[in-house]
Amino acid sequence: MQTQKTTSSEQARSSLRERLISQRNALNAAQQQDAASALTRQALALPELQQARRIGLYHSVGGELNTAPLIDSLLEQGKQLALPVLHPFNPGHLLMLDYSKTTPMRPNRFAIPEPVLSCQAVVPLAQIDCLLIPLVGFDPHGNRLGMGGGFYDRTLAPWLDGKLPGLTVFGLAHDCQQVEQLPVASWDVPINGVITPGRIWRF
Ligand SMILES: Nc1nc2c(c(=O)[nH]1)N(C=O)[C@@H](CNc1ccc(C(=O)N[C@@H](CCC(=O)O)C(=O)O)cc1)CN2
Ligand SMILES: Nc1ncnc2c1ncn2[C@@H]1O[C@H](COP(=O)(O)OP(=O)(O)OP(=O)(O)O)[C@@H](O)[C@H]1O
Repeated sequence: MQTQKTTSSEQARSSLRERLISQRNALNAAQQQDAASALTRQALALPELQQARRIGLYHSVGGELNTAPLIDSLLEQGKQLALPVLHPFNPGHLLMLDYSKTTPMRPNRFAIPEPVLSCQAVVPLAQIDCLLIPLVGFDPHGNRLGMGGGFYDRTLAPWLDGKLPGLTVFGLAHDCQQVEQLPVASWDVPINGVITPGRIWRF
């Protein structure tokens, strides 16, 4: 019974993931550019980001909302940034690394550019004030659907356990990535909000 329930929920998540990825891949270059500008405006107006000293972000790929203009603006404001790398020893987890315009980058196994690993550059999550994360889908209850690797769920498990009280987590997404209700899994980490080009959602 349990297995059947899990399987149907996994199938629902996987077909929803496919639909939402095609939807964002269908946005044309002009729509993507407008979305990135609007998202940057929304994000820069967010008090949590204005007050943050250190911000965790990610390098976007494919149809994801382009984070490059936001990264540039935050660096210009003098914010300290950190980007994720796939954890070298802890499979399925992410490590955050200090990032500046001169940080050497290389593609990981998903072809996503990440900072070249260096121990001195590791930034513990406890030192990050606001973490902005990618998502494929979200609902108005704060549930998030990712690419299916469970990377952010695993990395943020200590946050869910209350071990990182100073951290605020927002997703970044196109407006078309919002759905009424996501099928929720036990390990899913609900986030504080989502920034889209059109609005800021708080949960
Ligand atoms: N920009 C970005 N960085 C990120 C994530 C993300 O979603 N976006 N991740 C979030 O956790 C992690 C990487 N997670 C990933 C998990 C699975 C696949 C994957 O299966 N890719 C398929 C293509 C999927 C498709 O486009 O249909 C592949 O490589 O074949 C990619 C990334 C860490 N960094
Ligand atoms: N805290 C955790 N501990 C162990 N396994 C986990 C944890 N969180 C997620 N997983 C595993 O990761 C797999 C993928 O999870 P899920 O489909 O929720 O990923 P996602 O949220 O879409 O991806 P991501 O967080 O990488 O964007 C699941 O099979 C699940 O068992």
